[in-house]
Amino acid sequence: MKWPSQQEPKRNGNVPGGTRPAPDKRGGSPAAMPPRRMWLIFLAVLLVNYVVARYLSGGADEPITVPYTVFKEEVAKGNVTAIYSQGEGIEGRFVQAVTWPRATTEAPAKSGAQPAQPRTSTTFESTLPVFVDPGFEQFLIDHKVEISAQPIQTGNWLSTLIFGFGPAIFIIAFYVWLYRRAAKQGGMGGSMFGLGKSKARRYDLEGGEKVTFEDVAGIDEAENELVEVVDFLKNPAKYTRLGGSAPKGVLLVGAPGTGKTLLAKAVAGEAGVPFFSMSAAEFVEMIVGVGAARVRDLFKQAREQAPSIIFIDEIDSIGRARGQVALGGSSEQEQTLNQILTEMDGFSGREGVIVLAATNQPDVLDKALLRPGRFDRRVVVNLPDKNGREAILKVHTRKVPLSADVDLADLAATTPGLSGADLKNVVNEAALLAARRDQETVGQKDFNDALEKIVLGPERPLILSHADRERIAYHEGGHAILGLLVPGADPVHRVTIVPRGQALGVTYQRPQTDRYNYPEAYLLARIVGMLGGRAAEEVVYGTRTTGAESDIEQATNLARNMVVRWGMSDKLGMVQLAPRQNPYLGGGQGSLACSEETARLVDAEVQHIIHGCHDKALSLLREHRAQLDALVRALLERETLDEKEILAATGLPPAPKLDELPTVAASTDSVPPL
Ligand SMILES: Nc1ncnc2c1ncn2[C@@H]1O[C@H](COP(=O)(O)OP(=O)(O)OP(=O)(O)O)[C@@H](O)[C@H]1O
Ligand SMILES: [Zn+2]
Repeated sequence: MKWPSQQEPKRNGNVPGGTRPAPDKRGGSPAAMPPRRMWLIFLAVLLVNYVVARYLSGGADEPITVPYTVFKEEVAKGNVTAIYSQGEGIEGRFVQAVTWPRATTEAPAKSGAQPAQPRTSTTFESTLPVFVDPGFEQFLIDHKVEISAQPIQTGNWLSTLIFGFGPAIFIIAFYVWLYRRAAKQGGMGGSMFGLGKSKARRYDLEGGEKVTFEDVAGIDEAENELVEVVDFLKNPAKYTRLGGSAPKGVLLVGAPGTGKTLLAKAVAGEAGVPFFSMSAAEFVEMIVGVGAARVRDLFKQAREQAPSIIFIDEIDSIGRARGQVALGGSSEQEQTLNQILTEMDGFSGREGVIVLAATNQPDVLDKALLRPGRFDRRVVVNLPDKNGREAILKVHTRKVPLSADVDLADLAATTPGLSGADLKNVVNEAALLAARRDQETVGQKDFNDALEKIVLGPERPLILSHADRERIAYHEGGHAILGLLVPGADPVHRVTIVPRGQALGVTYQRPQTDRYNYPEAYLLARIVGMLGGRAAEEVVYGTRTTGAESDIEQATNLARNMVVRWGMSDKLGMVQLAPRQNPYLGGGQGSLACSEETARLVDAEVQHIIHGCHDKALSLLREHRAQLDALVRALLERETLDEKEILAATGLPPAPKLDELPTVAASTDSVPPL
């Protein structure tokens, strides 16, 4: 049971990253032979091969083995044309086929041996006796037996061919056929022969809509940086005229879903050049060397069609600093990376091939990638601010019929932290909801519900007892009242006790403006609000439940960050005690070393902050018990209240803003965002 209250709609793992590049369409042509039929053909050919070989060899050509005496008899009859002898062995050819052993009972003289099956052949083998047979040579000459210098060919050339080379020829033919078949299908995806192919996608050939800068909104700085790249591709002469060379590589850095791929596509669309796109992870397969081959192929294709753009998504997956990768994949990954470096060095810079790459972990990239002449330009794609979000919503609602009540600016204000891909998803979800509700247009309520669904998950039809609902209402009421009372708190936007996803109730607060620098007083106000749910339960019931788990987690994180990252503890001062977080993904990398004593002090300071905020929450709620009760009554009646309804139910004014309070000293140094 969790009540993750005070949720600001923020990115979470559930938000799908928007559209992904379409799968390679060339892979499965309908003409492809079903694999079962292929194997049947394979078996049939093998069978034919076997039968033919059997037939040819079953004939008279397999030599028979005859005793020396029989051999001499046949010579005497003039039935031997030629012999070849090496050591004690003789082989030779009869004029007329001989059957041995003879059908008449003349079985092998030396008894005891199994009587062999009589066979007929024009060729034979025999063994010379160890004693010297004087006159043997003369005897052969007299009977016109040719003494051959070369082995007598047993069997004919065709059977030799089939026996000796047949299987090999057959296997080669089969592979050639497979290869041709794969080649005909073009994609080679999955075929063992396609391994070294790049599998790059060509958006411009896939009939997908052409993307232009019109489709990109809210990330103007990044867009402006890329305008020059487009111009270069259109008029290379303008830049190379004075001996300068073009940018070779541009690295797009930003959080997931901020539109890096979209920007790259827009550059290609605007310049009207071929666009080869590939995710770095696709380069690397199990087999070492494949990645490098794919890189080579990709660059070759791009060069052949220059001017063109190569886009490598998630380059961090191969561009990780060499020697830093987990055991196993490293050498393949290194080779692939080296190949990319080699290819980029190979450009003269006048070929008109520009490599765009995207990552959200620029800090792990191999320094060699960032050297001049490679990805020497870095374009940061930030999460959109409020105006940016509004612009992105406008782009994605271009084809959506909106009701008159829709306020995209308001929606943009409620969605800090959402990326372009998230916003696209909200619009899509709202359109689906409206369609399900049989509306002709999409209304503001559809947008709000879509947002809630995306951030928290679908509504959960839980049957709750009255007592449970009341407790949840007090918990949420506690968060909401404190949001109204604590100076500097974000305005309370919406409160609901409708269970959703993991949450049994939610209080939404939203900042008035996007914040990039957070004053200490604001952070404390947030912690007080987070602890308000549990505090209300304590004030009203005097008991505790598990429902505050997520509140506690968030409050602890925030308090800890105040101490270890932002130097807001007087005892510890401005000492960095935690590593910087990845600004695009969040989360630190390992921990800084500090003494055990300091670690203990950190814990004490975190507890000090939490205890102080908890006490404040308790005292404010005791003081405003009447307003809390009024809010809970309204919540139990209507389940969801918006900002106006909350103010009406409690009779409280919105919380004063921080900068309206002369007592709060908010540091406003301009420092990078949190
Ligand atoms: N700034 C934006 N303007 C308009 N649409 C956007 C914007 N950012 C994202 N989108 C929408 O979201 C979709 C997904 O974004 P995109 O794939 O470009 O993000 P990304 O930054 O490449 O993400 P990732 O890092 O996950 O690969 C885009 O196709 C587009 O429809
Ligand atoms: Zn809560």
